[in-house]
Amino acid sequence: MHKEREGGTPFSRREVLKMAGVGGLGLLLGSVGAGGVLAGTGKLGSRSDTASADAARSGRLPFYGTHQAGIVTPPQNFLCFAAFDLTVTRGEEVSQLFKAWTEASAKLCAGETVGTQNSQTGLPPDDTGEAVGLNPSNTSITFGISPSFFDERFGFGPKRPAGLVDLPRFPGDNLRSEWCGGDIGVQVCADDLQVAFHAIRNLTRIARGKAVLRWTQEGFQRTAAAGAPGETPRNLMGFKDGTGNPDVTDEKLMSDLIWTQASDGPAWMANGSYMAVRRIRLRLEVWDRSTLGDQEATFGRHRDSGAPLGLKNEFDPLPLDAKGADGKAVIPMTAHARLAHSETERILRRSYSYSSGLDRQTGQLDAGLFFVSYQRSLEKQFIPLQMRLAKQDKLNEYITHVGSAVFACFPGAKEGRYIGQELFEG
Ligand SMILES: C=CC1=C(C)c2cc3[nH]c(cc4nc(cc5[nH]c(cc1n2)c(C)c5CCC(=O)O)C(CCC(=O)O)=C4C)c(C)c3C=C
Ligand SMILES: [Fe+2]
Repeated sequence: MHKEREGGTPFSRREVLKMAGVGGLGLLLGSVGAGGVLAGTGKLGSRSDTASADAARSGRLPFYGTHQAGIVTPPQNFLCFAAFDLTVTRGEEVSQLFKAWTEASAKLCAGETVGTQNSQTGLPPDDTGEAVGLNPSNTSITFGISPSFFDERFGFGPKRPAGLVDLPRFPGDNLRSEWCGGDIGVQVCADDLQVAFHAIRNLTRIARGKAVLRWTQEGFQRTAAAGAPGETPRNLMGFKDGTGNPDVTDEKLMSDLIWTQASDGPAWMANGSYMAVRRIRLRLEVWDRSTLGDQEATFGRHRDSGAPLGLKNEFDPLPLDAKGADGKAVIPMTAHARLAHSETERILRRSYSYSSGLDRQTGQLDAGLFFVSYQRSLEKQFIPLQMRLAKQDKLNEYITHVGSAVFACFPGAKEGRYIGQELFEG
């Protein structure tokens, strides 16, 4: 069997299937195993085509770059988030973990299987196999480390960024320890849930003996298959969510609002970003009994169009000074959009809906918003913004914050280097 094209380009998964004379994934796995077909190609484990046209079609995002993917990347359909606790005692073991994770993540984002040991029948395969035959699905993997990462265990304390602060307690917080904290946060997003799950599962396996899962959360938004491509997705309250986000194609704006700058310090965080995550439970049963008028007053926007109250178009600026015939503000003073709107505290939201079955105690849905935001500064952006919302927002009648974590997300890694190298070796 030919192993590679001249020039070293590996054969595509489709070509390999043709050469193997099998037509389906079941056959491929059942008769020879993916590793068996690909063994000896020198590119063992290519899950899908590598030619650039195919890469574009199959949705492959580069893992390496100045910034980590998954921040200004257009949101994919699914999220698998995992918070890990480290179980090692030496800093060197932590850097080894990030080396291994970087190597695996580059493969996962390229749609390849992880590891090298996938074809020996006498050994457990390195890759768990459920993404064999699936394309990269625009997978992005974003790594961050939390304040606890810098405690006394590894000696990283002096390298802790001043900007990586613990969040204060916000009024109304009802945080549960099972959805809070963790030394390391890993955000995997992809246009396929099985592909995203596969990435988290394999990163977890690679971490064995070094880190354990503390909590996980899956999230979703409508898929391209459901239609409305390009439109702002709706949250589970039925409202378009994301309209007021800053323009991620505006590099100057992103440098001002999202990317940590060298001048912010420390040097290893330049081109990174701070991530805030909040698991926010929605009281959907109560919401569903409220009138459309009340719902729209809660957000300060129309439900169907997403336009500010009194206006027609989704992207019309919020008329914060407009008064109705009764002399009252058209956008109520307690409306979420009014209170969240700010020139100086702008953040980039990248949230997903979640549904985690039934709350057995209440018989109500455990569903809500897994809120994720990126910002250059937690202290200047997320914290004052959330403090204002927690105190005044009409939306608080319908939501409870039950989980919380913050992470300093590393800058991206150049090919040949690994995520966090500037911190570990700097
Ligand atoms: C601390 C920040 C924020 C939290 C927490 C938050 C929770 C939350 N938001 C919605 C739904 C909507 N939010 C909308 C706008 C909006 N929200 C925030 C911040 C937080 N939201 C900001 C910065 C903005 C943009 C304000 C602006 O400048 O216009 C909207 C309106 C549409 C939009 O702009 O996206 C909706 C809808 C829920 C359901 C929720 C918690 C469960
Ligand atoms: Fe919001």
